[in-house]
Amino acid sequence: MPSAPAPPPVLHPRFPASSFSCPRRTHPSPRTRPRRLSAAREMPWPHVLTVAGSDSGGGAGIQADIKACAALGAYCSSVITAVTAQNTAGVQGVHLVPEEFIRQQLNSVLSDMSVDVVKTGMLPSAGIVQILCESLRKFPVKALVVDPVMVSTSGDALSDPSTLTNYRDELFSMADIVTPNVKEASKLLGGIPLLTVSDMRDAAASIHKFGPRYVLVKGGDMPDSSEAIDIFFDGKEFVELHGHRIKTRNTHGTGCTLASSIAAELAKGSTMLHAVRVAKNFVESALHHSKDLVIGNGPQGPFDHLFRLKCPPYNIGSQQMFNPDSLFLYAVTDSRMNKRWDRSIEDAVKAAIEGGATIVQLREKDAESREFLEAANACVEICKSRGVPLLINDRVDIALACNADGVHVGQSDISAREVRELLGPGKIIGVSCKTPAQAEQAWNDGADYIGCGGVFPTTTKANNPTLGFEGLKAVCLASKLPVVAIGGINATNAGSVMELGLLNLKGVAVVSALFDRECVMTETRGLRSILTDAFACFRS
Ligand SMILES: Nc1ncnc2c1ncn2[C@@H]1O[C@H](COP(=O)(O)OP(=O)(O)OP(=O)(O)O)[C@@H](O)[C@H]1O
Ligand SMILES: Cc1ncc(CO)c(N)n1
Ligand SMILES: [Mg+2]
Repeated sequence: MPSAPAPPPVLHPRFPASSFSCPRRTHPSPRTRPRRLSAAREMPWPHVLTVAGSDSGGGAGIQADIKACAALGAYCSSVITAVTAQNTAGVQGVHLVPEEFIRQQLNSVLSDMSVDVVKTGMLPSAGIVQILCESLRKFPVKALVVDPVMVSTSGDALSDPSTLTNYRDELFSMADIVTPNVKEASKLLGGIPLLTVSDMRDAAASIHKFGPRYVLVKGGDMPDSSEAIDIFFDGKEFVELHGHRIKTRNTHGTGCTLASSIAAELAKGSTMLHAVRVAKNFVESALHHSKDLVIGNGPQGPFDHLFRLKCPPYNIGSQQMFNPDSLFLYAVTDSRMNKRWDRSIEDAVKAAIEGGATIVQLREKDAESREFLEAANACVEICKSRGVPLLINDRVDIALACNADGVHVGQSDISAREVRELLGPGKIIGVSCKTPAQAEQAWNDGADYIGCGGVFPTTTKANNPTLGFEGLKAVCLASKLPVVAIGGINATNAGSVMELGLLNLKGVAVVSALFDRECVMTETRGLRSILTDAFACFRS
């Protein structure tokens, strides 16, 4: 029997019938476009663009990316590179989207929307990698997460071997992090076997030479053990990330989920190591909560990215490490003020925490070292017992001696890069920045946050130029790191700073308005409530 003629394609009425494409319309970036709403009313939404393939089974690829971003509070747009016929048994077919149509999707999203982070998954041909690189040069974003998807855990090939060269030579040098699994790491390095954690370290170091800022070699597919170990490498130091290995068949899409969770955390303002830790923890928790689900009949099932909806409280898997939200109300002590009000550093710190300070910095410009260390030791205990991070201004020696949570440095102190070398990867490092260039340098040096100011005139620092809101905005928009505003901030003006609605502005740092006052606790409490109201107002 002759087959029936194919029905005409159903086109959107606006599109010309001869083509599936509509003429390209570009829009100015929302950052340069006049705002329709007042800044205080515009609700920021961290934005990840995933450039990846569709998994018909719904567990990996684009589908995993969108679910992971949604679960972690980021918006996810998607450029689809390929459509796979895939289920819990493996990959039955791959259909590539035409390269020019991928370029068109990239243009549509990147020319219109303010994308914070691009995450890549399946890039099945060398041409697609090239097109992506061109688009990223045209529309730079804050961070690029490259999951070099080549082989699925089921062992099926997901990209043409010819893409290897483009990955290594073009895309990796633009990437902030690349996240190969052990099979992919082996392929990238010419097929060397990776059998041990030590092999994974060597592979991370070799892949780092291709140009990414960070490398994460994932150990999900390593032979049986009670732990799932990933290796993080920043070019100098390795961090072994240990997680519980969940005994389950439902591990399809762990890699895609991990990379898009990293992207979501970066879009929210996290530092890289923090983002990776949160992402790994998220995957582990999702696997744990989904371990007995049954979807499909094959050997590898999907898991539930939205498990948190079913099991409040919603903070499962939260970690005790640097959380940019802790910058919300940053109390900075001042020795002269303590002397003026006849209070010890310890009493000042206790009162600030009692009033609601979320992080504390000891800034003792003219204290004797021994006396300072004694006070710092006491403050470490006070802060630890109350779950508030304690940083030391400038004095790396004191921070090391009292095992503080980190150090804050200014532009004329030793550089964040040197502080990182001395303190190691697990400590918090903040840098005072007045310009976008300094913010960029802080990111390159491996800092965790920047302090930006003086926003208003201040008496605490002599000869300190005032940036105003415009200066603060310029630095926030350029900064890849979370920002805390500082300089002359008090109960009268703190609300207006938060109401600027800048996405990575996480809080305010205050000296005089807390410590040059009779009752530190009352002042801190008052300021905390003002900040909470202002924050709620711009989020609503
Ligand atoms: N059974 C498990 N229990 C806990 N964590 C796991 C398990 N399997 C994988 N992981 C973690 O999931 C993340 C992704 O690693 P994996 O090596 O599975 O990536 P992948 O092979 O690229 O994933 P896929 O191809 O299935 O999307 C890593 O952090 C890894 O440690
Ligand atoms: C579409 C797609 N992307 C990535 C992976 C890797 O898990 C997969 N299995 N399918
Ligand atoms: Mg895997």
